[in-house]
Amino acid sequence: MTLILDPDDPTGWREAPGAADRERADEARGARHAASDRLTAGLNPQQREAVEYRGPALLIVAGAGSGKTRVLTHRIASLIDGREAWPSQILAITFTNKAAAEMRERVEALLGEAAGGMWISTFHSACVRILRREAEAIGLSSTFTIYDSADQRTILKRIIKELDADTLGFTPASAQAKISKLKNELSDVESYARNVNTSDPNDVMFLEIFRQYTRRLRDASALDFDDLISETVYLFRAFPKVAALYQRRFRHILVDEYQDTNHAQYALIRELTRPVEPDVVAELDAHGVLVRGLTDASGAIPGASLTVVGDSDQSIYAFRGADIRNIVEFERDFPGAKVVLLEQNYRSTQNILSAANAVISNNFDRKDKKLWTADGDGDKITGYTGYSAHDEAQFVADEIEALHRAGVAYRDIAVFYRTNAQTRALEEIFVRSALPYRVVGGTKFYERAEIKDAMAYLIAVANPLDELALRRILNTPKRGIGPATETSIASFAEQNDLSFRQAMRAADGLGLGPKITKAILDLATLLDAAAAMLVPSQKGIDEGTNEGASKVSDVLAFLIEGSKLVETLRTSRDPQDETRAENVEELVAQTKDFDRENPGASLVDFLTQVSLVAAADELDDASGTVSLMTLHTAKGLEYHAVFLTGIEEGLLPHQMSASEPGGPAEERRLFYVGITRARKRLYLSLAMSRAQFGEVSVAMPSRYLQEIPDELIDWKQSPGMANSRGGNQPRALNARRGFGGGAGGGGAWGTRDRDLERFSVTKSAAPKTEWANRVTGTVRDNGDLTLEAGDRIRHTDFGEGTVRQVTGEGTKRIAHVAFDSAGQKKLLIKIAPIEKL
Ligand SMILES: Nc1ncnc2c1ncn2[C@@H]1O[C@H](COP(=O)(O)OP(=O)(O)OP(=O)(O)O)[C@@H](O)[C@H]1O
Ligand SMILES: [Mg+2]
Repeated sequence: MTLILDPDDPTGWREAPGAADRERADEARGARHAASDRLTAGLNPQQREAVEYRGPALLIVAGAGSGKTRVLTHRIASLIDGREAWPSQILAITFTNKAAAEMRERVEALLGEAAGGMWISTFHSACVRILRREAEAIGLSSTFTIYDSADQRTILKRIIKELDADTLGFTPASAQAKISKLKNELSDVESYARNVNTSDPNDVMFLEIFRQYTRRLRDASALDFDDLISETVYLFRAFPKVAALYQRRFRHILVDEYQDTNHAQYALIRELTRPVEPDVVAELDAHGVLVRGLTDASGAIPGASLTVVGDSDQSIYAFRGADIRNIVEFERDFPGAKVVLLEQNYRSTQNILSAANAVISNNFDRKDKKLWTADGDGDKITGYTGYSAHDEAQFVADEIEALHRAGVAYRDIAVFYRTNAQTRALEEIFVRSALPYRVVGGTKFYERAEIKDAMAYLIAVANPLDELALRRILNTPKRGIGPATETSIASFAEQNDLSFRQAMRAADGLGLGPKITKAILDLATLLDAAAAMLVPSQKGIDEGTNEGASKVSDVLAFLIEGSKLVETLRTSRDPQDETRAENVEELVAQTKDFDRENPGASLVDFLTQVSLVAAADELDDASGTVSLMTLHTAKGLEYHAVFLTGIEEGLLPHQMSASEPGGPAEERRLFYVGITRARKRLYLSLAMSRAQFGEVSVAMPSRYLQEIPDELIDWKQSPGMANSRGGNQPRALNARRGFGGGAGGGGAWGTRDRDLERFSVTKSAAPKTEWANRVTGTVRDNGDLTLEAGDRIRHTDFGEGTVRQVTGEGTKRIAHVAFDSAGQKKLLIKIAPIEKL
């Protein structure tokens, strides 16, 4: 019997299964037969093989919906159930925190017990945990801040301005992308500097930007998202003993969505799966880290077993450095790796799979594999071409209502799009139709300015070195501290080798006016007082816990009170400030939830959690809402019914990638990912015209639509189009007409002009629709229009009808209307284009 140190378990030592355990487990195998049967019951032979295989490396490659994630889950459960590993010896990497939570739940359901100590997380979360523990080794404070994309751009904007780099064409976004790319390739400032082309002024300037950026993050004790991975790799490479602790601990590493790992993530996996050499084992042993029972005959601890699952057809993150070669070269990097192929699809109907197969087979450079199911053809795919984005959205809303009436829960329906901008039309129509929906990862709560302000107060308290956070709150709410004062604080800090925060405390010596000086000192005092609230009691310090420290919600409330953040918003004359105040209060409510759900957790824990909330984490399956999300966010998920919207040239493939090498192939994989999310019903829609960047332009059907065999799609037509044409042309024809022989083909252009004409007719024929509102900038507000059951109303689009019922209150009142010819609709009274008759 061996004891190992479990870093998750503050009480220290846990038993690790040794040879004796395994023997005992073998003896007990008969008794446990029932259990292991349960773990493999319902799996097909290949899936079972993947669950039961034991060896150093296992690669499972398979198409969408073939049970890859399911196999991972069963494999973890089987390792634990067979006493081959403690939960704490398992590290499973998933793509989102939400997927991680789901996997944990499933493993626990399979085992029938909680599997504490198991690490199931994203690459980023796992790295944050490691870095917070080991920060000091690489000269970071363990309370380091995690900068998001917006923070990065703020810093880069300052640097670019200071260096006049915009004259060379640098923008915060371009510099950010380049830095990110380098970091994903594990290239840092020094390695870039070694290879820089000194005769190219652009390269030299970029080097300077990169250098400054790196220095500022260092000074602020901050890491960006890419750093989380690369710094962990550096940590492991520079400190083999630190690495050895994790190599020793994690005996089984499993990675889902392996096709989307980038080079840095791949390097991390390599580091974690290295064996611990006998001399390091001996040193660990000498330091009291128990290693007995883990070593082999040579005295080394063998590398962890690695299982990766992936589908190269679903690789959609090349722009973030994901490297399909990671899959292709797996066998080379892990010689003797077992490869299991899964073929049968358990998610979708054959019609959906046939469409997916047809589309993806147009990509070269892939192993041909065809998805198939034993479940039958199912319904045909529904296609729809709207005359505008709003018309398309109306189609989506109507179909969702029809599905709902047929018994499909809202939460089992999803609408996907390529770009976030596409949500506008969808949301407008959904709100108007009173359809419950949720935008996953759109303008996120935590990206709102007022939330970032409140968060900056917390960050400044947790990490006093964070200059970005301090500068953000320096004059928020307004305290009369202008940019000139901000600059004097910054240069005072620079000259005297102080942090910005220290310079604030020394504001007396800056020669500023008494009022401004007091304002700065008051803020510094407020932050210091809040920091004092975070110190645990002596008992907590002794025991290494957070006992005695104030709760996050109390610290936030204290800061809000002291800074008058909410009070200022409440008394402002800007009507939107009221909403902002409510948002900040929502944040307070969230910290309360956090405190309740995570007793003993610290402020840094809260900040970490917020930083790591990936888009897909906002999904809430329990809620009865339709999910709206980008195609990228949809990965790994499945829904009864899926709407793929905006299947147009310029959107899919996106214009940015259409001309890039490999771009159209990657966009095709994105389309494939979208199609394969659907279980039973798939809808493909597009619009003939779309407003983008404030301009309405004619849209062309996506080239990928053409790749789906005609007989799989049932094209419906757009009522708006039919009216304006005075005819009932099948939608398929209209859509198909857009396909010229190739890009810019004469036929295609001819079609465009005619469609544009028709489109103008439609537009002027329906001046009262939301379209006209958009164009003229009027926003409808029915204010306090009173309606009750029995009232007759007229709607601009649906004609006349009778109110059946009014539900909800205030601005959320909804009229349930039976229209004379348009059927039943639910309308949000405040904004619906209706009048009472
Ligand atoms: N042997 C099986 N019997 C019944 N259902 C199964 C089986 N294997 C997988 N499934 C179901 O099929 C669906 C797809 O499985 P899963 O999500 O694991 O596929 P995947 O290969 O990970 O897909 P993706 O590539 O989209 O991530 C799930 O609902 C899963 O529960
Ligand atoms: Mg999966």
